[in-house]
Amino acid sequence: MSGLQRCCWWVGDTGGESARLYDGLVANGWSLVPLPLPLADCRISGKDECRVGVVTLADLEVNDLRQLEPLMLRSARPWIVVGCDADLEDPEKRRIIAHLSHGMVTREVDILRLSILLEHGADLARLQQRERELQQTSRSRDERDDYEFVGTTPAMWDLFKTIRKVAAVDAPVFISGESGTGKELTAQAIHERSSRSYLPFHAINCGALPEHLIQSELFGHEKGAFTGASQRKIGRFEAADGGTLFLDEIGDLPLDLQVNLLRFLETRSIQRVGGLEDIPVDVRVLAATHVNLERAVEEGRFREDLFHRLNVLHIRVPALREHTEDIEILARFFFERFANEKASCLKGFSREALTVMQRYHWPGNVRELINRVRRAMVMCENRLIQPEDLGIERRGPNRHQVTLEEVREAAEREALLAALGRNRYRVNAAATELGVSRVTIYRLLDKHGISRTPQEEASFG
Ligand SMILES: Nc1ncnc2c1ncn2[C@@H]1O[C@H](COP(=O)(O)OP(=O)(O)OP(=O)(O)O)[C@@H](O)[C@H]1O
Repeated sequence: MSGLQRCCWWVGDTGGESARLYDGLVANGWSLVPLPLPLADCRISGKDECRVGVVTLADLEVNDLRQLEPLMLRSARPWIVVGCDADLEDPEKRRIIAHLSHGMVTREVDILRLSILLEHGADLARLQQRERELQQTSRSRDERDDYEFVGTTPAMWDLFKTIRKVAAVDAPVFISGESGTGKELTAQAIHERSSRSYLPFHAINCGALPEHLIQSELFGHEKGAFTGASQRKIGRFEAADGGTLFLDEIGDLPLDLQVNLLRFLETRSIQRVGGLEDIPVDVRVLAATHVNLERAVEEGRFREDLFHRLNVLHIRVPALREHTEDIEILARFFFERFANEKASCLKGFSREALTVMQRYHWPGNVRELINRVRRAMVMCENRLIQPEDLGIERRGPNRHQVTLEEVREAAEREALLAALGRNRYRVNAAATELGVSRVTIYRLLDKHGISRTPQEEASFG
């Protein structure tokens, strides 16, 4: 085993009753890295050289014991616990031993045996690391396969380009776009391209959880914090330490939790529900919404200061009807993906089916396309999928009707271009003329794919 693999964190005393183990491991060729107590101030991450850790429970104060669980999770490495039978009587310690450790030994353990256990843990960590690297290599072979993103139009290439840019920095990103356009996929792609890629990516839908649960889900809780809190729970922030947290439907976050999120973005630390301790957490926040967050700010439902904190970098994911040339390639991609669910005689899409898909408005965007293709593959009784299999009305080329929404969109674009033209592209003046805020003008520029001035482009915000 190489020197690097014989590097091990040490949590506990290095002298006193622990000296025999500490000195014994050093004598066996282990390079021990003692982590300073109190553990609350200790910063480690999965990037560190140590592949394994040892903790002597008897040397820890209650406060350190509390910090042990997040530390072990954050390290993403196997830990050997030095304890005794009495530790198993304590629910806190029992949980650490049973759920988080690679094994427990007593202080009297034979050094050779402990060394073998550590080697075993280090081997496991090496295999896990290799697995993560292999996954990453295979993902980066083809840029499009990177995040299973499909798209060959300028709109999608712009999106891929922006993803690469924002992945290279560590600021929060705000992702907007209609439902089903690929906002979560975008967030995953940013994470996978970032330096945090081998640490966790956690996604949480702020609108899907009842108000009373979301705080504890995000920030965790202490034992006894409320009725039913029989154990301490680590929240998503702590679980994602070192990695990325994707907050979907951020507009649904209750106002009091918006304060907590703002506090995290300002201090980089959280407090568990029922806890008083500030716990430092290193997480990159990506947030998304399909609703108009500026309007929510105007109506007092979303804090303006939080909006600006989250909106440091902004990505708008285009609606499917804005890149209709991708519809066929997406449809074929999902046809192949669900190929094992189709009848063997089914060969693909009829020309008519492709035409109606091209003309359809796709209110549910790519998610709707996936569902319609999948349904059609089951329903189709011919060799080729027909419009009725997709559940889309068949229309002749001359009977394509323009929806009210399309008329509105076209009028909005025209008014925007006209106001910008009249005001020589000065955003403030155009905003005053149209009676909207500057932020709204920027949003509309994004929405309609209208270029900004070169300086504004560079700040991508
Ligand atoms: N360009 C794309 N290529 C391949 N798959 C895509 C693409 N865009 C979206 N998808 C797929 O469409 C589905 C919906 O995407 P996703 O969940 O990211 O959308 P969303 O915008 O986050 O939706 P919501 O607003 O409802 O949360 C997912 O299965 C995703 O993998």
